[in-house]
Amino acid sequence: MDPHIRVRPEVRRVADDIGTMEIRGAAKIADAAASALRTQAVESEAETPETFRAELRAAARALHDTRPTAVSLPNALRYVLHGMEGATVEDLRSNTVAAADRFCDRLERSQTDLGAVGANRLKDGDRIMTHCHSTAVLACVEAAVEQGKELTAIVKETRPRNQGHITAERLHELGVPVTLIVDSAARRYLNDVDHVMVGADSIAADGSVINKIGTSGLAVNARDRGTPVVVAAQTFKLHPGTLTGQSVDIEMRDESEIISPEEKAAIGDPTVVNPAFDVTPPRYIDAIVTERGQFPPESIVMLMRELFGEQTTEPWLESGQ
Ligand SMILES: O=P(O)(O)OC[C@H]1O[C@H](OP(=O)(O)O)[C@H](O)[C@@H]1O
Repeated sequence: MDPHIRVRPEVRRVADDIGTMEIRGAAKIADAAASALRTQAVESEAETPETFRAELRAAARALHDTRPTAVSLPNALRYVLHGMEGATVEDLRSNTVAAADRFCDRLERSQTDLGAVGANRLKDGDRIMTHCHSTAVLACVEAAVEQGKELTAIVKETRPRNQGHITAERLHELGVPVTLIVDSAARRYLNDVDHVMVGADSIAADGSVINKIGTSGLAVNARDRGTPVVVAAQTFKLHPGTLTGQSVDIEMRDESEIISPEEKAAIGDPTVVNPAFDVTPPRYIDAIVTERGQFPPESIVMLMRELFGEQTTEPWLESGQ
């Protein structure tokens, strides 16, 4: 790589934190990535527009290559890099900073707007079941609580990283009584809940939802029990590549999240696999709640065409870089 192209240490730190899941959750990852590009733009010592652009693309690539499934990450990078316009370094810098600020601002507003839509589905006295930790789901609950609705929640612990514990803590802070269950107890309690509410890491053009491993089994069981499944996700979870036939990569994480080397050796050294996400087909989903309103999953492709048009290029892969 050209020695003049310097990715700032803060960008590397954010990339590491996303890779190790210190920063996690699709919306938080998008926010952190856009903010890291902002830092790169502010701190860049590039002397030419070409070097500035190359640095921003290198920073975007470092951030992009951390986790493969949540499309919020490439969508955030794409948004900021499309704003990187100008003929001088100073113009490029200020336009990139403005684009990053716009993105983060939209992210925050979209979460609030989505929460207001999702809250309309929730009635006073309802009980929800959640899987993993989704800020979008919590935005719906928070808006409903602010409207004076009393809710209760059954929270799946969400092995292997137990992110359900974060959800339990946040719901407790919102004053929502929580019952924590192991993942395999979900079916037993589905008759007792009014809605299953989950987030999304990516949504494909056919309305499939890619979310934390275990979501698809939960949705199939919920359909069997007649419990509606609601996916809360801002539109930057829509995966533009799926419009042109790409599939979504499912991240495989380290086996150490499941078992220690000693435990593994003690049980005969089995092969261990640790997929972080699964795909829930649209027929198991009742509604996708976004900041633009609520959609049946099969109609999400119309929204995608409106938002993305035909463009699906990755700006950090532009020729010459
Ligand atoms: O954007 P919000 O709704 O916060 O989160 C969406 C999804 O991101 C998380 O992925 P991970 O924990 O980063 O693997 C979970 O799968 C969660 O449902």
